[in-house]
Amino acid sequence: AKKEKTSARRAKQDLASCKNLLSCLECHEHAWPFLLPVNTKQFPQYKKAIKTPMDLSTIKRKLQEGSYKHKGEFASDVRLIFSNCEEFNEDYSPVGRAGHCMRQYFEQQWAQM
Ligand SMILES: Cn1cc(C(=O)NCCCNC(=O)c2ccc(F)cc2)ccc1=O
Repeated sequence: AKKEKTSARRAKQDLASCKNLLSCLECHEHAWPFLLPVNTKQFPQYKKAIKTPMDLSTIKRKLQEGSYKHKGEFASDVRLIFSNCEEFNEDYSPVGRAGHCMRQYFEQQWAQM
């Protein structure tokens, strides 16, 4: 019973850390391309090009719904945002540069979790 308690407590702490880190990502000045799903009416080719779209609002919903069983799954979805971004955008485009900047910020914060 003791072992389960510590792991349940750690799971709660991990969830709180993921929610906190997500808030930091959302209020980052270069988060604007990633706040909402890419608008496929504005970018019709996106649907064909990117098989698994991901964005910060979707991650927020998944956190709230308890969809992540381990904090590593949360990190995988965040990294999916940035790999999708690299696939669809030139490195030196505004969105491409925002993606590189946000990825670097995320990995720095993640390493300290
Ligand atoms: C990830 N990705 C994003 C875009 C993209 O252009 N995305 C939105 C631009 C328009 N949205 C805004 O400017 C905005 C959104 C929310 C907000 F709070 C403030 C500004 C294009 C290709 C791509 O791969």
